[in-house]
Amino acid sequence: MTDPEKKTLRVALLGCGTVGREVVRLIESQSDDLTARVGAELQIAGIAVRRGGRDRGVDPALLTTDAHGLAVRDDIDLVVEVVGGIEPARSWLVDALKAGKSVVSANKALLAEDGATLQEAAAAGGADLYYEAAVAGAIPILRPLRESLHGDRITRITGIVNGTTNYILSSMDSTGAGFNEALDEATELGYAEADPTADVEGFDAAAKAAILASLAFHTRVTAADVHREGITEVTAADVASARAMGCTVKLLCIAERHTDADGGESVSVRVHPAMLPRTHPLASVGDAFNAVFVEADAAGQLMFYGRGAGGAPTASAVLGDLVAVARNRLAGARATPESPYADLRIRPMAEARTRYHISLDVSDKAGVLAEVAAAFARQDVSISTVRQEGRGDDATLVAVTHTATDAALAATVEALRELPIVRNVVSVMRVEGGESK
Ligand SMILES: NC(=O)c1ccc[n+]([C@@H]2O[C@H](COP(=O)([O-])OP(=O)(O)OC[C@H]3O[C@@H](n4cnc5c(N)ncnc54)[C@H](O)[C@@H]3O)[C@@H](O)[C@H]2O)c1
Ligand SMILES: N[C@@H](CCO)C(=O)O
Ligand code: NA
Repeated sequence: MTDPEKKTLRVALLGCGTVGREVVRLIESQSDDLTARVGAELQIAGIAVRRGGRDRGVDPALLTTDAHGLAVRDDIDLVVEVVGGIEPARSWLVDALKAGKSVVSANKALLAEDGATLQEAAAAGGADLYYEAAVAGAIPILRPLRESLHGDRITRITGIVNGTTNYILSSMDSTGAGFNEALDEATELGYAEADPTADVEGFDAAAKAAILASLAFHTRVTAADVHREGITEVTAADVASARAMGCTVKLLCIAERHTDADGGESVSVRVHPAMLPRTHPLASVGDAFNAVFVEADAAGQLMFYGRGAGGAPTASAVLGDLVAVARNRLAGARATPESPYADLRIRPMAEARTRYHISLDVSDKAGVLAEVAAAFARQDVSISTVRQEGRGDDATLVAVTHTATDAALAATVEALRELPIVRNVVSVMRVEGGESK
């Protein structure tokens, strides 16, 4: 147990990359203010790195390649993990928490895959586990969900939670660039990772969606429960088509609470590109910015906006958590643990209700429209608007549906592909934010 008279709290920093370096800089440059705010000095007692020998601008005497040994060391009070990945980070943090050290982590992959194991270890050790940096970087969103909105009933969260993909889609929208061109641009500007797979395939956003849904709905959602589609198939034609109907394309994470036919409740969580009306508050979130739109029964609509990526913004969230766990430690207190008491069923994507935008290359002949409309009707999918672009061999038919189950919409698209008068299904994209479900 921490000595209540102790006026120094010793911090183990695991990882000294983009975020870790900024954590060190902020702790050192704001040392006096942090001491005043916490009521004790926050002292970095050790920094775990993968390989020694490189100049990281930190005191070399603090460096160690034994992250586990540092995390469980007797003199350590608080552990900050900014390495990432599932293992070995999970083992380090479980052992640190069980040993009573409070943990601050930015590791969304780990929290989304196996947050339950970390929570159990925190309970066993009587320690805190905070991870504001894991979702939407600098934007305070987890603490508002965990604390400020705890008296309300959240019904839906819609977010742009990946900076890299938002940069790519914003660039495709404003310059008409193709996906690969925009990705090259994002890489050049240092937004995309050397391997951007987790970003462009939606894994990063899906992990964040699972964390948001778990906190918002007091239930357990893991990354595997999230329906995920990335943005690699989004074409310049999709973006132009969205523009023509007053929309923009965004990679959205959508977590919703539903009432089932038997009166029970369930949640659906999905990440996919979608067309969003330009009048929607999330449509104006450009560049590499993030935003999270929360809808709650009593509060109504709330929007959280800011920088979701980058060393300094992410370190800001880490420091906020560090101050919180340090204060708890001094007070001999522990934050109220998360409780997944609601234990809600996860709705499969097939049951989700969405709208589709479908663009078809068709033969421009009498009766085409009737055949296409019949294919929608057979699946009980109602068309909201339909327009034809071009004539003769170049005719494109663009249909936007009303809300229907994803299964019915997918079956409609399959049926359209089979129609001899449909030469090609050019683009299929969900449309969000316009019509109540
Ligand atoms: N960079 C961002 O914008 C951002 C935003 C939010 C959350 N995060 C999360 O923060 C964490 C760190 O991200 P980053 O961008 O700083 O990554 P990074 O790759 O720049 O840094 C990670 C560091 O961990 C080190 N490391 C790897 N294995 C190690 C080991 N066994 N022992 C000690 N050190 C080891 C690496 O050498 C590297 O320096 C990740 O979980 C990431 O998802 C990053
Ligand atoms: N690669 C992530 C970093 C922040 O989690 C992004 O682009 O949003
Ligand atoms: Na955050």
